[in-house]
Amino acid sequence: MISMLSAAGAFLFVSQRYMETSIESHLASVARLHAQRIDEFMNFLTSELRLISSRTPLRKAVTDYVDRRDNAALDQINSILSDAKRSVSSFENLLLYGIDGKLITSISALSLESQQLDSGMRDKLLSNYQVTSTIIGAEGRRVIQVGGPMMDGNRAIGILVVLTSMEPLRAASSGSGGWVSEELIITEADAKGHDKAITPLRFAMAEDVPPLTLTQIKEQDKIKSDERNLLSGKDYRGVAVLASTQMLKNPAWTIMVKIDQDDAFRPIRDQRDLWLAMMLLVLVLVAIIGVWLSSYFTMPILGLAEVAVMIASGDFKRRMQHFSRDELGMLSYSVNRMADKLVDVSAELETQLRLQHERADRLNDQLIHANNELHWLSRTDSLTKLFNRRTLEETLENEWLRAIRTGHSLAAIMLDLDFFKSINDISGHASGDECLRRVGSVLKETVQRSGDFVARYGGEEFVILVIDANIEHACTFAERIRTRLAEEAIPHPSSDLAPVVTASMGITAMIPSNDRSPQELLDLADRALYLAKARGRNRIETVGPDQT
Ligand SMILES: Nc1nc2c(ncn2[C@@H]2O[C@H](COP(=O)(O)OP(=O)(O)OP(=O)(O)O)[C@@H](O)[C@H]2O)c(=O)[nH]1
Repeated sequence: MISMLSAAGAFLFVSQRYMETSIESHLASVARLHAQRIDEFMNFLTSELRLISSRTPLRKAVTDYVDRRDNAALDQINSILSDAKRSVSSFENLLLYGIDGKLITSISALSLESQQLDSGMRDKLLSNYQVTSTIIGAEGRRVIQVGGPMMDGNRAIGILVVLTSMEPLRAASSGSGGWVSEELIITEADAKGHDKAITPLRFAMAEDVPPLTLTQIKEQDKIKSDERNLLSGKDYRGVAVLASTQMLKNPAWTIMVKIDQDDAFRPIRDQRDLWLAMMLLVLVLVAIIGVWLSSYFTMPILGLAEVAVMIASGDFKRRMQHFSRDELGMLSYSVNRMADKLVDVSAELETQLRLQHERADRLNDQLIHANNELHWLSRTDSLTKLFNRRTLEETLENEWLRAIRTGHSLAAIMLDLDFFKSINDISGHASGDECLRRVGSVLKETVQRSGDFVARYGGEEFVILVIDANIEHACTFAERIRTRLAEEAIPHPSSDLAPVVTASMGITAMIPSNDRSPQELLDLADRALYLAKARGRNRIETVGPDQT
């Protein structure tokens, strides 16, 4: 857009410069044409005068009159000159002067000033044909004066002068270049060398307006072009004008054609105004098209992009609001459909995801449960549901360390059923299992009440850890177990001791220290159990740490 305006502006500038130059050249041509016409007119007058003065009868009559003052010759002169005046319509008067500058004869009535040529003019006219302007009559009318010598051989016999009206020049001064303000001004140097207008000024408002002189114009304005003799400045009205001048040699006149600058450059101004109006129109059209494009294309595309970005970022609620009946409208509709579909798919995925999560949670719970189960199974004995030997060893290790820290005593009861093998042998293995389960229940119940720990150590062998207890406390605890076992009265058909299941128990206790090991506690309990078995079973034996 900017480059288009720049190109148009450059074109306007070049075009305006071209028009300006054309106008100036046209003005110079008009000035040249005027100068040519005036020059031709002057040549015509001069050649007519030459023709008249070269006539033999006139020359003979003038010679006769000059030499003898012959009145008949004077009559003949008047007759010839009258004929000559009639032959050229623009001739106003024909005058014959003697070589001394005194008037010999005149065809028309004269004012007093024309009776005698001044010596300067006389000398000029004797030497060659001269064209000047002069003022005649009481009313001070300006006329063209063409004069030259009459020769008889090499002898000058007189000066023949013709006066012609300025009318042909006035006619020529009307506009011929086509400008309303066009004015032709002819100037001639006066006696002081100043250029004075010799044609009436076309726009002078009053007769006493001083005629504009070319010298004045040259002084106040700068010359624009030497070739076309162009001047610009203000004329006698104070109006800015553009002028072109041409110099004539004979007469020594300056032909100046001037036009008002306002008039001269009107086409340029009109073109510039038209260009500005067109540019304004183009700008308005571009703005309208821009707004139209923006509202019909850019805005919907930006809206589409925004909705697409929102959808891409996971916000499926945004929709296109405006639809046009074109490809963009179809695209907007499709984007909305796509968003609707995405909402459905998203909801479906969310449901499936939620179900998967729930399933995973359930599986996780089952896994945790199974792990707990496994952990429990790994720590317990499947038959009696008591802790197994590995758990006993871990618990003993922890309690041992804790007792080291607290300095409390730790006791262990090792319990073995008496003649258990015979239950298996006589009643069957299942009865043996049932016996073991019931013994386990008794032990668990007893230990749970005290907060101590019980585990199945081997086949029919059990270990009870009595926390913070010495041997006496452990014995009391063992007695309680023996009592509960007796109350349970688990049948034993083949025991040498009783009809019910009995147990032998070995007890030990010690204050744990870093120079002893937990295994020593179990070994001492085992030794006490061995003693109980050896001393008759169904009894409690103790072995202290100092009995090793
Ligand atoms: N039914 C059953 N029997 C078991 C289990 N574990 C070990 N036994 C049996 O327990 C019996 C242990 O017998 P022994 O070590 O000879 O001892 P006992 O018969 O109790 O004799 P004393 O201990 O000397 O009084 C063996 O016959 C084993 O087979 C079990 O889990 N179930």
